[in-house]
Amino acid sequence: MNLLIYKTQAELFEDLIDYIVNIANQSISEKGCFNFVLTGGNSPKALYELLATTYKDKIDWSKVFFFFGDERNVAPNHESYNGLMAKNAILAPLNIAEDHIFYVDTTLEPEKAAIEYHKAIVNHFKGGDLAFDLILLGMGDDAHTASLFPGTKILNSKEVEIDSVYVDKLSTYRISFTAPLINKAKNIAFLVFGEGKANAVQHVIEDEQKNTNLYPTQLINPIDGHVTWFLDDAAASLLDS
Ligand SMILES: O=C1O[C@H](COP(=O)(O)O)[C@@H](O)[C@H](O)[C@H]1O
Repeated sequence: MNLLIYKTQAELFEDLIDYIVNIANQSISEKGCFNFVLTGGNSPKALYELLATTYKDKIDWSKVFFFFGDERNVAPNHESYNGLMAKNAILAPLNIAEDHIFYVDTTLEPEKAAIEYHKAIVNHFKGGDLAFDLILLGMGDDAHTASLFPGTKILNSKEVEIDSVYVDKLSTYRISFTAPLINKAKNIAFLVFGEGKANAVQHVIEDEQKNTNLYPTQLINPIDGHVTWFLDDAAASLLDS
């Protein structure tokens, strides 16, 4: 695990963008494309906007395929739909072709949406190993990542798949990559900033005795890949230094 801690969000974003650009260009030169899984929530919006403006010439975007590690069970035009945030912040500004974007179809029932999303991904990988080049993840104050929330059934999944999950505390369904699918990635990057995340960061990174039911992000441990944490000082403030 690689732990990177920055004084400011600006420095964090600059380094994270460098990291994304390097992995993207390496993947494109090795196999002609870059399979990039986006995270939702609020934290990545400014990052996506920077990628689509200041840094837009650093990657050949026509060779990038975009996916979502999780989705909220709301209509695609709802302000909470992760795909809409990404569409506005990065996908539309870069004119990404529709057939390079894998949205979760939330017009379907959650279980069906998960099955269809899984099928689309298996199809994209032509039946091969579902190993994404880069999965970008956030983490909530409650240590959830993607839509792997504390105390939910999906945490027990041993399947490399997309699943639907009912999140009691939100009274809603989510559609999410399972931990085994995330752990197949070649690279995983956590983007986490702000004081509100400090307690979760400390438990996820430093607890010797894991409690994945309470801190689901502890499930993330790539099989062959690399995991890098991009934190600001506030999010890292409770870590032993
Ligand atoms: O609900 C979600 O929350 C997490 C964390 O989001 P943030 O707003 O605290 O940055 C996010 O990673 C996930 O994709 C999203 O659906």
